[in-house]
Parts: sequence; structure tokens; C-alpha cells
Amino acid sequence: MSATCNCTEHVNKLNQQISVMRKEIKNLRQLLDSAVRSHRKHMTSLQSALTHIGQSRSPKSQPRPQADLETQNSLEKGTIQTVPIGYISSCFSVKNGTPRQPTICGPSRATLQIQQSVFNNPEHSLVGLDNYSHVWVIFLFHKNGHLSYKAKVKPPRLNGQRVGVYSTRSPHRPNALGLTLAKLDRVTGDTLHLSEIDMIEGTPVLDIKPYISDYDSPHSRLDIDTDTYDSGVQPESTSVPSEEGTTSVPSEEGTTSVETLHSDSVASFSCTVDPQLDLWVERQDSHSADPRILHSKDKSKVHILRPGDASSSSASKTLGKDLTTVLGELKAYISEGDDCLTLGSSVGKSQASDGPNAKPLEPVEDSARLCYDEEAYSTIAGWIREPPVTSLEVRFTPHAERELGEFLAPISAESRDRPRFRFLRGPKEAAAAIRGVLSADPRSVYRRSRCKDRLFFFTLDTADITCWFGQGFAEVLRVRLVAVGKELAS
Ligand SMILES: C[S@@+](CC[C@H](N)C(=O)[O-])C[C@H]1O[C@@H](n2cnc3c(N)ncnc32)[C@H](O)[C@@H]1O
Repeated sequence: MSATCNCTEHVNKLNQQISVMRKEIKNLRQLLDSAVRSHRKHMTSLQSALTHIGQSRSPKSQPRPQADLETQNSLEKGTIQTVPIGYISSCFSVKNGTPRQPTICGPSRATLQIQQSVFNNPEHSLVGLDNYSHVWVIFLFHKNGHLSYKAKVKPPRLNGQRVGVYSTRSPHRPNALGLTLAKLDRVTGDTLHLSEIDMIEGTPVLDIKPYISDYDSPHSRLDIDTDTYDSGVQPESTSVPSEEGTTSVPSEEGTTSVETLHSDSVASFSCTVDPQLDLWVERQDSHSADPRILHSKDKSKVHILRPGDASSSSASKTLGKDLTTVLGELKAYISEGDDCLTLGSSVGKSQASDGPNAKPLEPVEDSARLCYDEEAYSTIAGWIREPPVTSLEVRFTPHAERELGEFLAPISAESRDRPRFRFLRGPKEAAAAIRGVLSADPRSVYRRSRCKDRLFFFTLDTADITCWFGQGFAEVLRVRLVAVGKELAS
């Protein structure tokens, strides 16, 4: 009996050891895979660099059939060798303190000169581009340091929470490609003058494309199929017309209510839905990029209604009939186009659907196109708009303000002794850029939690900025001209 017990114990122990070893083998495999991947990447970049050197040395006129075949093969396999079309000259010299997205910091500036090694006449490649206000810039995160990446990352704005790398704009991704929508201020010859950028000095640019809102922004008609809103949830309340320009659903606390609908085209609309439905809808002014937003109650997701969109219809199923009525009104309102009747009258018409003699709402064919062609509808994660990290108030000490005020614009004729910016157009623009950078809290999650009291340094154009962070604010303490060596290096 005891021999059997010993034997079972032994077997159990062995099993445990085997399972530990299995885990270790799995870990080793993962390490090995990642080493192989990283090695392959290095080889690819080396090959790319060598090809580039080869290309710039060999005259273009000599045909290289073998190379062409190789290129074609690798293209088909999706392993192209990239050649930068140019390198960014930026007002941000290092990653630290560079905005995480271009919209954070409007006055950031950069230039991009198209290389002559790419086109004999680089300026020809830019003909017509000045018709566009914005360009997509596709670039390499060349200062990632290493090419490692993970399937899950912790975006700084999520303050330590993990999400899949592909649901973020993390620079650390399998192909270290960045995508920035930059403002195109002007084109001079072979050079693009950009603002609203988040790329650092020396960033290799692989491609630029004009931003075409008609293609790049998910347009939508408010072509909501009211049937899809029939979730079987019977509304407690129905809407009734009230004051002109306003409609409201009789609402107890927390039930559906529509607050304001103005008669002009910049109507603003917001609507809260029964908490049981776990959704709320908001329509912002019609010039806003995302006029039709559904938030889940915990705000984990913001959903902007889009016709035919699977999640829109699934969300819609949850909404219930009272919201159908509201949306129907909205649809009717929108269908009036630019000569919209005041909502009062529009509601007056559509309200036929309310009350005991309610008629079903007429489907309004493609109507929203009239009012909303210029609007974009999309769905984004809730944390983008409402991150757990709050934005900071930014202050300057009087000393720092004085120091910043000393800086001159690049083309100013004033005293040569004063510090001068390379890109920014003066202290005002620089102050706005500093505010943009700091209000978004540029610290890493680690610094935010572990090194709260440390001074924070970053460089903006030719200015070295020193600041510190307190509870809910960042204060700029010093603004100095960058050290000579640093300036030359940039
Ligand atoms: C979060 S990424 C977003 C970039 C781009 N808008 C995108 O969505 O792909 C922006 C950050 O990348 C870093 N960065 C900018 N240029 C870089 C470069 N050339 N190499 C490595 N990191 C860079 C900066 O720290 C900047 O704050």
C-alpha cells in the first residue's frame, strides 16, 4: 500500500517537473523566435542599406535584370526594401517631449526635402501637392533603439493598462512604421513645410500622400434603418414636441431625453438613454468630426453611428424604440437639408409618429447626405477621448517667461545676440507648443509613478526646457538656448 503511495507521489512530482520544464521550453522558444525575428530584421535593414548604397553608386541607366527579378520576387513576398524619400528636419530633436500625436501640439514645425537620389528632379514630384492642406507622412521610427515589440503594450495615456499593439499608435510594432497626418503649410521647390507633427529630427520618411477627406475620412449618410432599432425593448416614454427648437422626451431621471436641437445647421444634440440600455448618444455640432457618438455607460467605448456598421446595428438593437423615435426625428431634421425648417416645424412633421395616433416614421432616403456630406463618422476606443490620465494645467514661472520672451523668430532682423528659433515663429508660438506638450503629460508611466519629483527636461526647436510636475499641473522653470554641441548635432 505504502509502496503504491510512494509511487503515485513520485509520479506526481515527475509530472510537476515535466510541466515546469515544458513552460521553460516554451519561454526559451519564444525568446529564440524573437531573437530570430530581430536578427532577420537587422539583416533586412542591412540589405536595404547595402542596396541603397549600391543604387547610389551604380548609374541608373544600366539595366540589372537579375536585380529586377529579385525585387519582383521580394515584392510579391511583401518584403520590399525601402528607400527614404527624405529626412525630417524637426523642431523636436529627441523623443522625450515630442508630442505623442500631432494634434496635441499645433505649432510644431518641420521641413522635408525630397532627396535627389530618389528623383532626378525632386521638385517635379511635388507639383500639385500645394492644392492640399494636409499630407499623410509614412515614416520609420528610426530611434526605437531596437526592433523589439510585444503583442500587448501599455500606452502612456492608459496609465499602465495593457492593450493589443494594433489598437494603439505605439512606435514599437513589428514593422516600425509611423503614420502622421501633418499640416502642409507650403511647398517650396523640393521641400515641404509642415506643422502639426510628432516626428523627431532625422526621421526617415518613406512616403507622403495627400490627405483627401473624401477618401480618408469615413463619410456617412444618416441612413439609419429604423427597423434595426427595434430591440423589442418597449419604451416607457415617447417624445413630444415642446418649445421651438427643442424637443424632449418626457423623462424621469435616467430615461431617454433629447435636450437641444437648434434650427441652424450647427445644431447640437445630446441624448441620454435609459441606464438599463447601457448606452448614450451624443450629437455634437455639425462641424465636428464625430457628430454621432455612442458611449457605453462605462465609457470604455465611444461609438459613432454609421449606417450598415455591424456594431452600429448591434448597438442599435440595444437602444430601444424610444431612441428610434429620437433618431427618426433627427433623421427628419437632417433630411430638411440646408433649408432645414426649424426643428419645431420639423418635429411638428415628424411628430406624427408620436402619441396614440402615431404614424410610422417615413424612411428618409439618403437624406443625411444633404446635411452631412462633410462629416466623418468613425468608431474609437473610449479612452482616447476620456483617458484615465487627466490633462495638466501648464504654468511658466516669471523667470521662464522672461527667458522664453528673449527668443527670436528665424527670420527676425533683431539683435544677433539674442537666441533664435530655427522653426518656430516666436515666443508666442513656442509657449503654445510647450503648453501642448506638457498638458498631455509627456512622462512615461514609470516616471509619473516612481520619479514624480524629478525635473523633466525636453528640447523644443533651439530651446532647452526644464520643468517639474505637481498635482494636476506642470510648471516651466527654465528656457535656455540649447548647448552649442547639441544645436550642431541637430
Ligand atoms: C506615439 S508615436 C505616433 C506617431 C504617429 N503619429 C503614428 O501614429 O504612427 C509618436 C511618438 O513617437 C516618437 N517618435 C517620433 N519620431 C520618432 C522616430 N523617428 N523614431 C522613434 N520614435 C519616434 C516620439 O516619442 C513621439 O512622441
